[in-house]
Amino acid sequence: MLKWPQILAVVCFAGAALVPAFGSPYLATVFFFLLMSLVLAQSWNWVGGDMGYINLAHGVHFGLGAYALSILFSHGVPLFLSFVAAALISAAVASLLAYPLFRMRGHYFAFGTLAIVPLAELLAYNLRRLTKGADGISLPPVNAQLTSYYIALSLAGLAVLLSIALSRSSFGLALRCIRNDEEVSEAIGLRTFPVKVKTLAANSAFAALAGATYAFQLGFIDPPSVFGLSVALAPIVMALFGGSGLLWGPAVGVLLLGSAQQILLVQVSAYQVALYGCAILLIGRFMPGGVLRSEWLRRRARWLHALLESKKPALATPAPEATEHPPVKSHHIARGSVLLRCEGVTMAFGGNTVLRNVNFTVRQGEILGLVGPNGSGKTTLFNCISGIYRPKSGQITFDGMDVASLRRDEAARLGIARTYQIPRPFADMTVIENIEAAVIFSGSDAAGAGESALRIAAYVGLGGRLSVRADALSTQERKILEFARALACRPRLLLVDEVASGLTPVELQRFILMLRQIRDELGVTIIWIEHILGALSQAADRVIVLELGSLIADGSANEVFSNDRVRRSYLPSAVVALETKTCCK
Ligand SMILES: Nc1ncnc2c1ncn2[C@@H]1O[C@H](COP(=O)(O)OP(=O)(O)OP(=O)(O)O)[C@@H](O)[C@H]1O
Repeated sequence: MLKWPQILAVVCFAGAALVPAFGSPYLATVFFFLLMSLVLAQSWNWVGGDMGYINLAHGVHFGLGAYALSILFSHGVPLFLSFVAAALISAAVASLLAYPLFRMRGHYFAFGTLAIVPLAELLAYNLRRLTKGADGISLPPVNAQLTSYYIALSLAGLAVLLSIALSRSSFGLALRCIRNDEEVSEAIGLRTFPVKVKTLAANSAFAALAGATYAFQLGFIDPPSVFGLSVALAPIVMALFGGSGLLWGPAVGVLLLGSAQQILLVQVSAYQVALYGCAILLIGRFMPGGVLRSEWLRRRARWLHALLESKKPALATPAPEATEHPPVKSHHIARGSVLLRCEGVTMAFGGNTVLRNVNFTVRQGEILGLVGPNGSGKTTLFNCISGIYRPKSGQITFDGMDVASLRRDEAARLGIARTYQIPRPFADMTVIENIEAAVIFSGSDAAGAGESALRIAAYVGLGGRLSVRADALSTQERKILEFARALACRPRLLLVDEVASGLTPVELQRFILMLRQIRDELGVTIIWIEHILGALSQAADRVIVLELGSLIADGSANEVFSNDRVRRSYLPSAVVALETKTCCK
């Protein structure tokens, strides 16, 4: 069923469609400007808002589209083909630029894209044979007002519809995972690079179509009119002003800022640039997430909450009953054969050698405890096994395959799943979305992802917290959510990094039971880093100990914890006594 923002959008578009027939030419010009801004802001939001990559080169594709159409159309290419070519050229350029650009993250990406803006303008001035330099290009005289208006209207409608579709699709979910944590997205099996390239190409194609429409309507373009800094920044400021990453944020920004800009443009055109500056300052100071996320406004206007939708509507399905058995399909596993082999693994950060010639094997269906003093290299070893770090030397083979030859997402899809010592759930996504993302991107059950995610949430005890955002969970709940997410990847090797600290004794027993069930019923091999040795002893078949990056013990819990070297380096006798008591209760 349509919600009021969607109904309002339909009414606005219907009203806009009537403007050329019933409104004044001035009103039609204002609406044309607003529609173009909406196309630019809405498409920018896919990369800048949904995916979290601040792309300052959006205006470059506007200019590229304007030039492509102008050159082609003035050389006699039919209008429709000129538009299609403009979009395709821009998407191709964006895909090529994606290779160097997506090697950068955060501010570096933003500055990398900003560098392209003056470069594009410079090229437009200097490729005179193609662009006619500073003289600009005049298009063949045609009456373009009405046609360009309806092209702009259609593009704006399409951009909004695509945004709605994106917010409900698994592709949109992928964008939000990338925005939250790209490394974790890959660790749950998402191949991020193609997603980023496709999104950048789509957003650039829309910017190019907007530029082409603008050129067609104006009939003349020159470098400053399509590559100027204000052209590049205006739609970005509008999206940020309304609320980037929100479905309706760009539209609200365009309405508020675009209208203000039109009024100021009539009064004094120089105020226009000042308006963007003030808007950026205001957003930064009072509403870092944009108007729609402003606490002050949300408290006073509850009806605004519907505009905050950035994802699937809240879950309507009730949580299923907690199940006794792990609700994940088991693998056909030959128990006892070697699943993981670490041979001479050495890892160094600069001059700091963190792992030194580590050798051990893990058999299918084994629960291996990994212990050692703080800083002994346990998490680093997990990072090497899950493909996050490449060891300096040595080899890690998983089921006979060299882990170093796999991308992170490939390692995840092969069955290596993990949790993080400091939990890294996708913070602005709900519990169920976090688990569902893992089910979908690991390919464990893409068809019934929602159902699987619900059952896994119930199994780990998060059935009552399905619609809660991960950043509103307690630390323990986040750890359990990470565990659920790892389980949702249908792992063959599960790397568990200190999940138990902070659990109550009852929760701890339940957790140990879950680990055993996952091993016994699904045949999953588990490596568990844990400082609560009593708990570890109950679950682990075997324990290995790291000290300053070297493996110093390997054997049953009893053998290892009574080993003199282990006791001296890791286990002060008081702790041993305490832990042994807990373990044997
Ligand atoms: N990315 C990195 N860059 C530089 N040094 C690092 C990096 N990651 C880990 N280290 C260093 O490697 C060493 C081992 O860290 P690691 O986190 O693997 O230890 P750990 O045994 O897991 O410790 P803890 O029990 O406290 O979690 C530490 O000295 C740490 O500072």
